[in-house]
Amino acid sequence: MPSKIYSDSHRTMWVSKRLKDSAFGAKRFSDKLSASGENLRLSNDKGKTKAKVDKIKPVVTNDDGEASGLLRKRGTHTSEFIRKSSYTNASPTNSDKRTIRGGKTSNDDGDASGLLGKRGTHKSEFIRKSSYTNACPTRSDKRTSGLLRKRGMPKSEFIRKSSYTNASPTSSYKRTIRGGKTPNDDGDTSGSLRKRGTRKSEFIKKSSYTNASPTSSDKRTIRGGKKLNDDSVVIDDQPKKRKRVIRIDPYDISNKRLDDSIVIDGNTEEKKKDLERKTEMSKNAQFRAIQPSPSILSFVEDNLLGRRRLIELKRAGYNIDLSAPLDNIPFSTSSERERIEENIFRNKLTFFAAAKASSSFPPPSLPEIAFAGRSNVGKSSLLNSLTRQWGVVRTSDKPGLTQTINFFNLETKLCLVDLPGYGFAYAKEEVKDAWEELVKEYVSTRVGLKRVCLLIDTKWGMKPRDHELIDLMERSQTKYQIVLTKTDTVFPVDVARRATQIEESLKAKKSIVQPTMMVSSKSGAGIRSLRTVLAKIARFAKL
Ligand SMILES: Nc1nc2c(ncn2[C@@H]2O[C@H](COP(=O)(O)OP(=O)(O)OP(=O)(O)O)[C@@H](O)[C@H]2O)c(=O)[nH]1
Ligand SMILES: [Mg+2]
Repeated sequence: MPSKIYSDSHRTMWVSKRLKDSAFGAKRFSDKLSASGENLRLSNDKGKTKAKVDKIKPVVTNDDGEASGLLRKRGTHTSEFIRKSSYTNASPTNSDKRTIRGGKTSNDDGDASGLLGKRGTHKSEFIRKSSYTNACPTRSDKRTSGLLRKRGMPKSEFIRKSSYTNASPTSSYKRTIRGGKTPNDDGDTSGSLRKRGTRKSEFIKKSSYTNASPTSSDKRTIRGGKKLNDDSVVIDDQPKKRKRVIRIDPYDISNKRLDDSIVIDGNTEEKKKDLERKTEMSKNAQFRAIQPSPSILSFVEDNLLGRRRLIELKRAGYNIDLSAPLDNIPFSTSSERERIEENIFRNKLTFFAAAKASSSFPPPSLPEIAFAGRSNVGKSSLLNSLTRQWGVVRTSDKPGLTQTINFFNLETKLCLVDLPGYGFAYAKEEVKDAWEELVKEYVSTRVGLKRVCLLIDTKWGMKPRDHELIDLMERSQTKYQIVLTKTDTVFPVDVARRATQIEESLKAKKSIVQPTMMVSSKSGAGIRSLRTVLAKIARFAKL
C-alpha cells in the first residue's frame, strides 16, 4: 500500500513527501489511511499521469480525538481549511499563502501573518507588515525598506542613516566608507578596501576592518609589518628574506662552484668574435675604398662582367637558374659551339688520365695548362665553359669533388689539367694534406706545364693557402696567372676592385703573368678573353 502512495502523480508526491517530513511520518499516515478505509486511486489516462486527489478523503482521527483533514475538500474555502487544519508544517501553495496573508489568519500566538504579498497589496506594505522576515525581498523591496540605497540618495547619507550594518558593502562602498571617514558604532573610521591612491601599508595599518580577507600582497605586507590591531596578531617572527648577492671574481679560478673557465672562455670568445667582426668590417671598408684602375674598369665594361650580364641574359629569355644558360638552349646545334673564336677550343675534350701520386703522372706529350685553386672555386666548371662541352669534367656544389689530378686532352693540341682543390674540402685532414702535397709537387716539378691558372673567387678574394701556392710557384718559377671566377655573383665595380686589389698585392711577384683575368662560367662573361690568352700559349709553346 505505501508503495502505491509514493508513485507518479506530482501532487501525490508532494503530499507524501510532506507527510514523510512532518511529525506524522509516512508510517503513521499509511496507518491512518488504512484505518479510515480510504485508498489512493491513481488514473493514467492516455499516458497522462493525473492524480485524482479529490478522491482522497484522508479524514483521520488524532490521538487526542480531533478530526483532521490533510487536503482541502472541494467547496471548502482554503482559508477555512488552513485555519482548521492542524497540519501547520505543510508548505501551503502560493494561493494559500496569499489567503493566509490577506485573510489575516491568526497563528496560535495571535499575530497576523502572510507569506506572500496578496495581489493588489503593495510589496513594501507587505514587507513592512510581514512577520515572515526570512523571505528574501527583492532589490526594490530592499530599497523601500531601507536595506538598499534609494536611487538618487548620496552614498554617504545612506551609510550614515543605515542601521543595516551587517550588510556586506560593495567595494566602492568600502572605499567610500574608508575614504569618507564614515564613523562606525565605536566611532572609528573604518574602510575595508584600500582607496585608490592610498598606500597598501598605510591602509592596512589604519584599517580596523580586520575581518576582510586581505589579498596575498596585503598578507605579505601584514607579515612584514608588526601588528594590525589588538585582536590580530601577525606573525612577525619570520625572518625577512634577504636577496643573496653572490660576488663573482672572474679571475678566481679556484672557486669551484662557479664555472669560471667557461665564463672567461665565453667572454674571450665573444671578444674575439667582436674583434673579428670589427676587422672584417674594416676589411670591407678597405675594400670599398679601392679605386679600380681605368684599364680594369673598361675590361669589366667590355666583357659585361658582374651581375649585369646575367640580368641581360634573363631579359633575353635565357633561364639563368641553369649552370650555363647560354649552352642550355633546347635544340641547340653544334653550330653554336662553332662560334668559339679560338679553333683550339673547338676540339673535342677527352679525359686522358687521373693521378693520385706523382708516380702516376702521365708522360708529358702536350703543353699543359693547369687550373688550381681552393675547393669549389669553379675549376672544373671553367674547363667545361672554355670548351663549351658540359659534362666532360664533373662538377659539384659540394667542395672536394675532384680528388685526383685529372688530365684532359683537346685533341693533340693542348692538355688541360684539373687539380684537386685545397681548403675547405669535406675530407679528413691527412687526405687534404696529401692532395695539397700532390698539387704542390705537380706545379713545382711538372715538365711541360706552361701555365697555372690560379682561380680566386671574386667574392672572397685571396686566402692564405693561395699565397702559399703562389710562394711555391715563385720558388719553382712556374708561370701562373690569376683568374677571378664567379664574377656574376658581385657588382661590376666589385669585380674591378678585386682585380685591382690582387694586382696591387702581387705586383712584386716575378712569376705572375698579368693581367688578372675575370670570368664567369655561368654567364660566359670573360671566357672569350681567357680563351684568347690560353690559345696563344698553345700556339707558341714548345715541349
Ligand atoms: N654563379 C656561379 N657559380 C659557379 C661558377 N663556376 C662554378 N660555379 C659553381 O660552383 C660550384 C663548384 O664548381 P666546381 O667547378 O665543381 O668547383 P671546383 O673548383 O672544381 O671544386 P673542387 O672540385 O671541389 O675543387 C658548382 O656548383 C658550380 O655550379 C660561376 O662562374 N658562377
Ligand atoms: Mg673540381
